[in-house]
Amino acid sequence: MTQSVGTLVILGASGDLSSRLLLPAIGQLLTHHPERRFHLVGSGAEDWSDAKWRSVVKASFKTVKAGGPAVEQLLKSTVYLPADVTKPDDLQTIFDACEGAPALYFALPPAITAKACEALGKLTLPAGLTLALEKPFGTDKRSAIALNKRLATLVPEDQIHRVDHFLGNSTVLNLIGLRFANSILEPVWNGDHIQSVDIVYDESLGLEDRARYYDHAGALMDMIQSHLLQVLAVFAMEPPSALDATDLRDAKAMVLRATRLWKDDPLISSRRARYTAGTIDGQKLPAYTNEPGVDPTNDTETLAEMTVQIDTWRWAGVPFTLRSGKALGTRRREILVTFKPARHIPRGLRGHREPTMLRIMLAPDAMSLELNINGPDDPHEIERVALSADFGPGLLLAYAEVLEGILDGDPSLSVRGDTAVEMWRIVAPVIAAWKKDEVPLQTYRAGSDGPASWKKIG
Ligand SMILES: NC(=O)C1=CN([C@@H]2O[C@H](COP(=O)(O)OP(=O)(O)OC[C@H]3O[C@@H](n4cnc5c(N)ncnc54)[C@H](OP(=O)(O)O)[C@@H]3O)[C@@H](O)[C@H]2O)C=CC1
Ligand SMILES: O=C1O[C@H](COP(=O)(O)O)[C@@H](O)[C@H](O)[C@H]1O
Repeated sequence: MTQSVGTLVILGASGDLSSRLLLPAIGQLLTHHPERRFHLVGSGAEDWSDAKWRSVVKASFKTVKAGGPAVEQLLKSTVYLPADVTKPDDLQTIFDACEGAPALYFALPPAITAKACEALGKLTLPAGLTLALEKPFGTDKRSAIALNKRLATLVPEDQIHRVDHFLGNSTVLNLIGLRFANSILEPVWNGDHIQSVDIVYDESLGLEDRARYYDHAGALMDMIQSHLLQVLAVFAMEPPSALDATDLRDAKAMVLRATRLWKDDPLISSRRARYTAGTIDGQKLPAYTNEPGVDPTNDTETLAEMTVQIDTWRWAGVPFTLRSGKALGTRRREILVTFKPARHIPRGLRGHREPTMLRIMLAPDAMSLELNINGPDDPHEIERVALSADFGPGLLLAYAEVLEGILDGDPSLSVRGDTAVEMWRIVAPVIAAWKKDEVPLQTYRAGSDGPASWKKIG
């Protein structure tokens, strides 16, 4: 550990991300690494006192049973500064309160983050400043390019962390280990052997009071444009030589540059839907359009699906389908690899003929390889078995892993500027077609598995 940050500042400290994910991650990190010391400053539009802020931090720490000397010290010293982060003077007040090199964590809606970066351009910035920006990075390709340009005038690229907490999940390392620490997988990890890949992140959670952000994002921008494309990049990348920021991010960038919409046709390669009222785990959920803060005329989708192709020797012809949605009956988070069917099954064998399937489950990570084998009774009858393994929960929460990278100045797990732009390029034709209503916005009952007419994945 070579911590380069002296003060971590959360901008948007009164928001959901801060209390539900960032603060627990800080608590967990300090509990596991009591030798770490840094100051924490919370800042938000709300006019909170230090006491109120400390009670929020304490409550968040409690959710992960955080404790120990580093936690106690941080709880005693942390302060809250009310600020409008779009105003340079307010940002200067925040810098004045920092000790050592500061890291600004933008837990803000993307439009406010962009304005705050403009405001930073009007200040003389402190030495060693780190900037950590939440997804979505910008709101489209053009704004992502503009934001990259602005950031480049503020600090060097390796002091910019474009956060994607799916890269903080041990998932990335688990995927890399599975692929490259076994000699049997890599030879079949290509279009000669793989028929299709599906990356599915179906959640049972509904809107959870996040209309302010989500009603302008929807499932495509919230999950597919960022998290699932990053998972795709790690799944499909060429073998990196080392796990450092350059090799890892170069390999991911190459995949994303080669990725485009399947047959360049949003009408056949994308689908969208929105939930109506229903019941999940015995709890009634209102229709999305009746959730507080939702504007039904925004036509926000809560379930999105997009199929892409990767134009490389390894992956040409293999459809990759990315799907994510909210308020679904079955919580399903997995990469499903469907292998090509066996070329010839000897006559005389009966029963299962489904292709071999590898399921890589995400957070908590696990895997299951579904194979056809001869049944225990009649050896002519082929049966289906699954060989399963757990990767374990991982030592740290995804956000704690993300924060470690930020505090130690290691951008390996953060999204590089060029790939942030590529991800917008990939989804742009879908967004354009949806805006023009060329792809119908369908409905599904909350608690169901999506519109009945959609073909089931796997
Ligand atoms: N929540 C989540 O589960 C996740 C969120 N994210 C990302 O995190 C970001 C924030 O999301 P979330 O926390 O849910 O959103 P919230 O709406 O809950 O919080 C946004 C925060 O920004 C503050 N804010 C808004 N405008 C200003 C301003 N001009 N000056 C200072 N503070 C301001 C708000 O203060 P106030 O309340 O006073 O207006 C609030 O604290 C988004 O980019 C989202 O994509 C990423 C992963 C998960
Ligand atoms: O970034 C986001 O991710 C969560 C899903 O991630 P998880 O780690 O909490 O499972 C999603 O619910 C949220 O809408 C999105 O903004």
